[in-house]
Amino acid sequence: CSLITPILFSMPGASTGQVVVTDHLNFWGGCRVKPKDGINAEPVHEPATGRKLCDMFPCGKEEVDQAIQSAHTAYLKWSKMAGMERARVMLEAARIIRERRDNIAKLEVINNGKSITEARVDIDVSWQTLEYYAGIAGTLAGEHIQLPGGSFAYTRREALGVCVGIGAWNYPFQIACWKSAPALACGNAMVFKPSPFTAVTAVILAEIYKEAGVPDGLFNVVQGGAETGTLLCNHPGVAKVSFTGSVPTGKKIMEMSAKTVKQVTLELGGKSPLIIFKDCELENAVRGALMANFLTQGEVCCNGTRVYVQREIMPVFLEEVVKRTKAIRIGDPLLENTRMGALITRQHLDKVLGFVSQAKKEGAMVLCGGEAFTPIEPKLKGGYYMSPCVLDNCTDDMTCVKEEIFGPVMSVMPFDTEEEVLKRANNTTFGLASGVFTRDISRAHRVAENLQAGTCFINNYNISPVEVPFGGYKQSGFGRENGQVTIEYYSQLKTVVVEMGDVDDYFNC
Ligand SMILES: NC(=O)c1ccc[n+]([C@@H]2O[C@H](COP(=O)([O-])OP(=O)(O)OC[C@H]3O[C@@H](n4cnc5c(N)ncnc54)[C@H](O)[C@@H]3O)[C@@H](O)[C@H]2O)c1
Ligand SMILES: C[N+](C)(C)CCCC=O
Repeated sequence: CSLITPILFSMPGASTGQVVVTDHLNFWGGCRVKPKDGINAEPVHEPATGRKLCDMFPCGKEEVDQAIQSAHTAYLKWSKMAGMERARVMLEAARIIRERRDNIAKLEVINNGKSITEARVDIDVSWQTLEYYAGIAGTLAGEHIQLPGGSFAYTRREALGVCVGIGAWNYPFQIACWKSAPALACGNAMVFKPSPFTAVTAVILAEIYKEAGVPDGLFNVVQGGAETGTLLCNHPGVAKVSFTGSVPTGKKIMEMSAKTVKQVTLELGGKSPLIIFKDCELENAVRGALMANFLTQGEVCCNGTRVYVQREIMPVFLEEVVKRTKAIRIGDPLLENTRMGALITRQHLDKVLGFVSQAKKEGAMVLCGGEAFTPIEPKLKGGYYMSPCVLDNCTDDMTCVKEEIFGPVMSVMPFDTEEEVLKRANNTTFGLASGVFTRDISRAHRVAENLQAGTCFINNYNISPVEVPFGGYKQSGFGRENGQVTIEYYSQLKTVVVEMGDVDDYFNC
């Protein structure tokens, strides 16, 4: 099998509307694998143009079995290597990703629709994730516990086995790295299933791991949607499932995994509050509100889409936020000055626009955007663009304030007191993230303590370096990605008890 995909070599000059992917997108046993039947093709589109980018062939039972078998074989080798040996291979993979960063970012843009400037950051975060967990791999250790009479016990931190990663479409390559890096650092193997909408870049990560020197089968990619995901979650050869996606799918993953008591990490959706107090530094708060709502066309799980603004500063906040939202450059995501690209699919665009219509019906006022957008350039006319939207006059009971929209729609609401806004902010079944802007340091930490969410950003939003744990409270999930703590979610502790004396003659005294 060929190591480096031809796509990577043909990419440098590529522009929107040009790339066609014909390579096989499955990968196991150290090779790209041709789909078994070549039937049931599902088209994958380029969001920027609406043009078909490639066909995705969902894997069936036989293919999933092969991928898991191949992962198991690799796990037996990889888990016996020293942490430092694993670290060297992972550092080499990080180096290759860094070297090919621009081409991987381009392909991510072509498959996902986000702007190239954002995609480059995603790829940087990806290699940093590998570097970070490579650094931890050599430090994995147990403890020694002294017992009476010279006896002792020790603990060993061991791998789980074959882990499954199931990804969403908003950060395709980065999600594959957030899952595989800690898994591999701990000695596990992984079978990864990307979203069927973004089938293209995970296999590049598989090739890079191979090139860096992992055993064949250590990181595998199976394509498909719900059916393939179900086969993975029900498979008896899988020890753990790490899932990123919606709450309803997360519940199904948990149910399926329960049948064989698989460990589960769930990174699910959100409807996060962003609280802006009147003593904030307004310029930063406005920038923060844009960061909290419009990255990746608003398709970000931890977005702060419920923006609570203290009543006294509401007029000036709205004026600034609307001015800057209107100035966001929408269009060809591969152009350097574009700041908002295309949404993932036509169907998703219609769903997001439907939320805006519903908001209007329920009494919200559209201050800007919320409409389908057609760029002037002819090749972009079939793309899935919309203008970023700010909604005023929102109330806590409106659909746009209660449900995750997963698009560029910010709902703004006034509040009067800290106590009131905390109660309203926490009145949700989600708990992924939250944010607060204030100059009052005591208030900032008090609010952070009282917000029911896995992350609270103080005086910024959507900053998530790999060193910092990321994950949800309540129905936004459990388990964590990133940070040292994630090692706990990809390993298990074995206790070894050692007797240095004689065994008690307890039954024959
Ligand atoms: N917390 C996080 O880190 C995080 C990050 C990104 C996205 N998300 C959430 O993901 C959602 C958007 O992503 P999506 O539309 O891809 O979500 P989704 O739940 O529809 O799909 C996610 C993945 O699950 C697979 N899948 C679907 N049904 C399945 C089943 N029955 N069994 C196994 N796998 C199945 C899909 O093919 C896809 O790969 C949003 O709710 C967003 O908030 C969360
Ligand atoms: C990198 N962000 C912006 C924090 C997003 C993390 C993944 C959520 O969708």
